[in-house]
Amino acid sequence: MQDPEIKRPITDLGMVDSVSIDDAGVAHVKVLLTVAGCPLKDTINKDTTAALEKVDGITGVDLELGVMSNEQRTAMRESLTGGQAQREIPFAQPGSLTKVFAIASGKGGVGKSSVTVNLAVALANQGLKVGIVDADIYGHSVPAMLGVADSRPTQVDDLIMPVPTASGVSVISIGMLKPRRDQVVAWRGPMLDRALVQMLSDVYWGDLDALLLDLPPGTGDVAISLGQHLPNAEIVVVTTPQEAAAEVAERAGTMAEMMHQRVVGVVENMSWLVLPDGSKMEVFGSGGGQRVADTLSQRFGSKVPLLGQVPLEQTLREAGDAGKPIVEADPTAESAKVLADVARTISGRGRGLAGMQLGLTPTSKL
Ligand SMILES: Nc1ncnc2c1ncn2[C@@H]1O[C@H](COP(=O)(O)OP(=O)(O)OP(=O)(O)O)[C@@H](O)[C@H]1O
Repeated sequence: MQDPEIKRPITDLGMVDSVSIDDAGVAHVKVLLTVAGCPLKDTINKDTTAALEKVDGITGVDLELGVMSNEQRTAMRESLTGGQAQREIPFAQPGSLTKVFAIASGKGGVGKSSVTVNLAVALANQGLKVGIVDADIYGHSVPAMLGVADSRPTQVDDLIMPVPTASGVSVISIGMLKPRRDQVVAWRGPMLDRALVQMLSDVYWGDLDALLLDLPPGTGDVAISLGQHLPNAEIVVVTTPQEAAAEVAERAGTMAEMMHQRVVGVVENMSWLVLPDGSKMEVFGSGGGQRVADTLSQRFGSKVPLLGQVPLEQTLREAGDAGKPIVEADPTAESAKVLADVARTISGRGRGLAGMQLGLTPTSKL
């Protein structure tokens, strides 16, 4: 049985304080929570009881929940971080196996957060361990789209646990780092940089296969920080058919150059609306995504593919509002199929590799 936040067996974490089985076959177990008022107390209770009930010969479960002492908590924290004061960003280490994707857009409201959560859940559905860092200082809509709008992360000493979601991905949002939720914070350069580093290095992510970052629209301080801290990130650009291609490509390209990162491809969102008679209405015009991809390809001298075109669908919006992304709520929806395909392409598990960039592409290092 794993801890829902740390995703390691509770026995490894020193959370099982005592176990005894009496003559009647009843298991008496004391489990220590990392912090009092642990938000996942009920899950731990339920999962532990269920795990014990499956054991042959166990006739009943008597579970007591306690709380770790300061010493026990520190010991657990040290075992998780290998005893180091955790200041390094694990994803920036040379041997890191985590693929990092930064989801960027030229302006707000184009569906960047929707694309981020759906790609993350689609990657998790492929069996990958996935985390999301919501660094969108203007929106932070990611937690709501994953049904954890009201969650605050559990903290074990100075180690922050990412918030687990029903969709299987873990999330940390810049909004969760504010002392009070209703507080308005004007995030500026150094503070923003500190928040980003905190979300990357003070959060116990464990071994992730993929980390997605929802960036604020446009270029700016977060992009600069990201370039310094995560030089191996790959950029996915989200645009609509309507946006001025040159402008989006200019911004995304400049950002990629600033960050020494490559653009893995373009996702066009809100491409069309399917009318009841089956015809497509191109509400926001057409061709924007392809134009951005072409402009970026020219700029970098290597192919930046259009990864997919996501139609406008009422169910996508409703699923986001309900906290269950469309790839999970209705995998048969056209938008869900396109987003699942994009996820396969960027993870390298695509059906075909046509249009995918493999290996290195030139960036500003040229
Ligand atoms: N393909 C789509 N079909 C229907 N609704 C969509 C689609 N894409 C996004 N939306 C809706 O549009 C709104 C804006 O989307 P979203 O929050 O993902 O954009 P964003 O670019 O992250 O915006 P911001 O950066 O301003 O938060 C949301 O209500 C979302 O549900």
